Amino acid sequence: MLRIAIPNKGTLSGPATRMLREAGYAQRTDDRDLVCRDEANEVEFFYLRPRDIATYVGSGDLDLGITGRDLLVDAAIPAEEVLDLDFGAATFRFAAPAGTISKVEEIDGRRVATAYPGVVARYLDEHGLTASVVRLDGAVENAVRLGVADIVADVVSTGATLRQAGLAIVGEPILRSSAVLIRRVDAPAGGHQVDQLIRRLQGVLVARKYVMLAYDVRADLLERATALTPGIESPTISPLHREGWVAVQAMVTRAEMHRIMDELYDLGARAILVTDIHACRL
Ligand SMILES: Nc1ncnc2c1ncn2[C@@H]1O[C@H](COP(=O)(O)OP(=O)(O)OP(=O)(O)O)[C@@H](O)[C@H]1O
Ligand SMILES: O=P(O)(O)OC[C@H]1O[C@H](OP(=O)(O)OP(=O)(O)O)[C@H](O)[C@@H]1O
Ligand SMILES: [Mg+2]
Repeated sequence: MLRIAIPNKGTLSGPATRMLREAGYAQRTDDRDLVCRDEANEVEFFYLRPRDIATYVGSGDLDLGITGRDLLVDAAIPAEEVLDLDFGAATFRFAAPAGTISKVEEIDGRRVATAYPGVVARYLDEHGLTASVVRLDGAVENAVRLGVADIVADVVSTGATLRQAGLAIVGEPILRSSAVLIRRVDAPAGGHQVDQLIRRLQGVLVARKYVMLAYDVRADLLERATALTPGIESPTISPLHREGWVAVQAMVTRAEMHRIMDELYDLGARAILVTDIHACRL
């Protein structure tokens, strides 16, 4: 059985479970369950704190895990990203009371409060800065007003928490994070179940990102139409009963579909239809 760590709570928990369900795996039905065996796929899921997931995978006790890139970096263990899962996006940033620290270089010699000391230490090291890192568990935005630190380094999503605490962002993001599938660096080739998991998750990513576009167009406009819809490999062209017309099918990104539909219509294409992709293996 393949053993995989999944976040049991927090921001990444729901989306991770949904993605695995979409990929055809059994998931727990009760939030308090800590283990779920998927006999059919020969996989066992362990529900753990996202911060601990890197530890279990890094030690080799679990084969794979889903956690945040920032938590993986913070753990500084021998595990690596296998796949970016495209959810749980956040930046990791420095922030200080407006009008105090405005440039990253000014951090030198100051006190930085964070729940991610490993991420901060790596950044300071890479930028030749020295600062004393105050490790907190959460609610780090309070640290400056309580006098524990001069600057904080924390996860920023909407920025609302920072604003409410009267803090302003300092410098560029230290890290751009999202949920990732991780694996031990020197893990032996995982065999069939690992390959299958990766392929299925890639299938979910593609199904979420792309739609299937179909339309009819005059054959003499086909080159111009397919330039708008090149597809991933190549568009499918089928003959139509109507003389001089063809039907085209191609995948396009969800983000671009309306622009492409408008341009196809202007070109003379008709019966332009979009359908969702529920699953795929490319
Ligand atoms: N708005 C957000 N707040 C916190 N973490 C977020 C957010 N968006 C994405 N993440 C990511 O989620 C991971 C942190 O998850 P974790 O479960 O430890 O904290 P949480 O979601 O804040 O839960 P809690 O603090 O309630 O325990 C990190 O990888 C972080 O980058
Ligand atoms: O930019 P925002 O959308 O405001 O989100 C970011 C905030 O959310 C998280 O805090 P959380 O509520 O999880 O509390 P915690 O600090 O105790 O973990 C994170 O640590 C930031 O403080
Ligand atoms: Mg939190």
